[in-house]
This record gives sequence, structure tokens and C-alpha cells, in this order.
Amino acid sequence: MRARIGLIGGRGYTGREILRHLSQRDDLELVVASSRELAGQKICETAPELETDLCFEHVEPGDIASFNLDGVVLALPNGAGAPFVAATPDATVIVDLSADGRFSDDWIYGLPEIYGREVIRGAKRIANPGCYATSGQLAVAPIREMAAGPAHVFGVSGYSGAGTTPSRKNDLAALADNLMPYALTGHIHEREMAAHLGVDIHFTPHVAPFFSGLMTTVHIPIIGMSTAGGCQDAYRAYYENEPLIEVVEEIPEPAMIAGRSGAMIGGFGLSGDGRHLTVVSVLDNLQKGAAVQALQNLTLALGLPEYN
Ligand SMILES: NC(=O)C1=CN([C@@H]2O[C@H](COP(=O)(O)OP(=O)(O)OC[C@H]3O[C@@H](n4cnc5c(N)ncnc54)[C@H](OP(=O)(O)O)[C@@H]3O)[C@@H](O)[C@H]2O)C=CC1
Ligand SMILES: CC(=O)N[C@@H](CCC(=O)OP(=O)(O)O)C(=O)O
Repeated sequence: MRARIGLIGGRGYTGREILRHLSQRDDLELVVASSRELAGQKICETAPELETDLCFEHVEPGDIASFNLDGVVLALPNGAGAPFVAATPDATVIVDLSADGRFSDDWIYGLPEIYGREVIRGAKRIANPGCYATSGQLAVAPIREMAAGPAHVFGVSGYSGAGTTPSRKNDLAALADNLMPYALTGHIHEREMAAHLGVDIHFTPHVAPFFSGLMTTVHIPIIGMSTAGGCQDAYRAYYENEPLIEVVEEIPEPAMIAGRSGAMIGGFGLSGDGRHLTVVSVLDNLQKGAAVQALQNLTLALGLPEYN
């Protein structure tokens, strides 16, 4: 029996990647994919790897129950998913890529490598973490007990992070030979990282002219570590059984991970007095930062083998 899956927001960058990942799963069947703009167009014209005769549909929230879905992925802008959530039967698993459920007790925050898989297994409402927030938390989590002050997270994302709605952050002319800082205080991922990690975070995002890939350079004041090698060992031990997380000695760069499923963490610069650790984490914002993590959450919740 294949699980029946719906995708609301199939035209966008993350929706496109969800379609690609669904094509690699024999145990998940795409039943419906929504797009208002592409309604009536064959899905396989957008995602040729997916063997389906289905067309994109303009799905209204009230239609959801009629598809008899086991799981639905919401790949919609922040705030747009609420009517779909309200109309989805309680027994259907929802994985929401937006930030809407990430601070709610009614939703499970699905970052398996840090917060575990038990909370996701059998859950019905799962908030998929943000892309910078995933990268930053992966870089801080192994050392969070030793944090002696706020961690500073310097983030750089490819412009696909800004979605398909035209803005200066995905305007290739404005980005050419450029790097664009934005949201210097109060970015939602700053609050997200701090709330879930229990560590004070100062986060500064930047968008770069490459399409996908994301880097967080994280500076953490710490106590209790005396060598960079010891820090690296602590990260290796923390992620020992995690196939998607690679701990490396060298400084990772976004191009090393673009298009790939996992994350790389490395660098491990420890100041001479042992009180400041700098770690670099990279992932693809559309993969581990969005679609791969959504597939992990969806499959765990449905009791299927986890994506990796
Ligand atoms: N891009 C990234 O790197 C990441 C994005 N996210 C989050 O994932 C979500 C999707 O992002 P992304 O794919 O980049 O966004 P896009 O702008 O690329 O796509 C948005 C999608 O939502 C649909 N849509 C927009 N408004 C509505 C609406 N009111 N009702 C129904 N459908 C609507 C659009 O299709 P149509 O207009 O054709 O209906 C389109 O499929 C966002 O919440 C984003 O913050 C999370 C992690 C990383
Ligand atoms: C480059 C760029 O604009 N990136 C987006 C992050 C995308 C994302 O992850 O948004 P969520 O908070 O919904 O997860 C931003 O900073 O808003």
C-alpha cells in the first residue's frame, strides 16, 4: 500500500523539490499537487522525473478532505496555509514548510538529528524548520551545554531562499557581483534558533547571487574545551549515527553541498584562550533546509523508512 500524498504549493522552489523527492519513493503516491498559476498543466512538464498523468490543480481548502490523503505537504508562503490546516482531517499528517507552526505547542518541530525521531513518529502536525535555522542549530547543538554567552550566526543564502515572488532578494541584476545583507535584527530564524536550542542567538542573514546553497558561520563563546580537535570530536560523537550530517576538519563552503541532501559542519577555529569557537555549517536551502527535511518528517510520521 502506498501512502497517499498531497502537495499544496507545487509551483514554488520547495514544492518543485518535493516533487523530485516523491519520484524517488515507491511507498509514496502523489495524489494531488496544487498551483493556481499552473492549474491544468501536466505536472510531468515541470517534474519530468515523476511518472504521473496528473495535472496541477487549483485546490481550495474545502477540497482537501475529498482526496483522502495520508499526508499533505504545505509549501506555501508564511500565513497562507491556515485555511488548509483547518480543513485537513485530524488523521492526515501535515508537514508545513512555512514558519506558521514553529512556535506552537500544537505542532511538533521536526529536526530529527537534534530533537529526535520519537516525537515525530506518529505526529500529525509537523512544523518543518527554516533553512538558516536548520543550519545554525546543527552548528550550535553539539556544544550548546558549553555556551558561555550568545552565539552569533552569520548566514549567507542562495537567492532561491527568497522564493519565486519577485523582490530585491531574488533580483539577479541587483545581486550580480554583490552580497545583500537584510533583516539585521529580529529575523524570524533568530527567534526560531533561540527558542528551540535554549541559547541566545544574534543572527544576520545575507543573500548571494548563487541559486541554492546556504552557509552559517557561527561564533560561540564557550567554556570547557581546550583544543579545536576536542571540539571536532564532540561534533563527530554527536552526529555519529546521522547519515545526512558530515563533520569535516576543513572549512566547508556552500558550493560543496549545493544540490545534495545533507549538511557539512567544519572549520572548528578555537581562539588561543579556548573561549571562542567558530564553526561553519553548510547545506542546500532547498534540500536539508526544506524538501529533504520535509520528506524525513513525512516518512517518520507515516511510519515509513526515513528519507536519507
Ligand atoms: N525557498 C527556500 O529556500 C525555503 C523556503 N521555506 C518556506 O517554504 C515555503 C515555500 O517557499 P518557496 O517554495 O520558496 O516559495 P515560492 O514563492 O517559490 O512558492 C510559493 C508557492 O505557494 C503557492 N501559493 C502562494 N500563495 C498561495 C495562496 N495564497 N494559496 C495557495 N497557494 C499559494 C504558489 O503557487 P501558485 O501561486 O501557482 O498557486 C507556489 O507554489 C515558504 O513558507 C518559505 O518560507 C522554508 C525553507 C527554505
Ligand atoms: C534569502 C531569503 O530571503 N531567505 C528567506 C528564508 C526562507 C525560509 O526559510 O523561510 P521560512 O522562515 O518560512 O522558513 C528569508 O530570509 O526570509
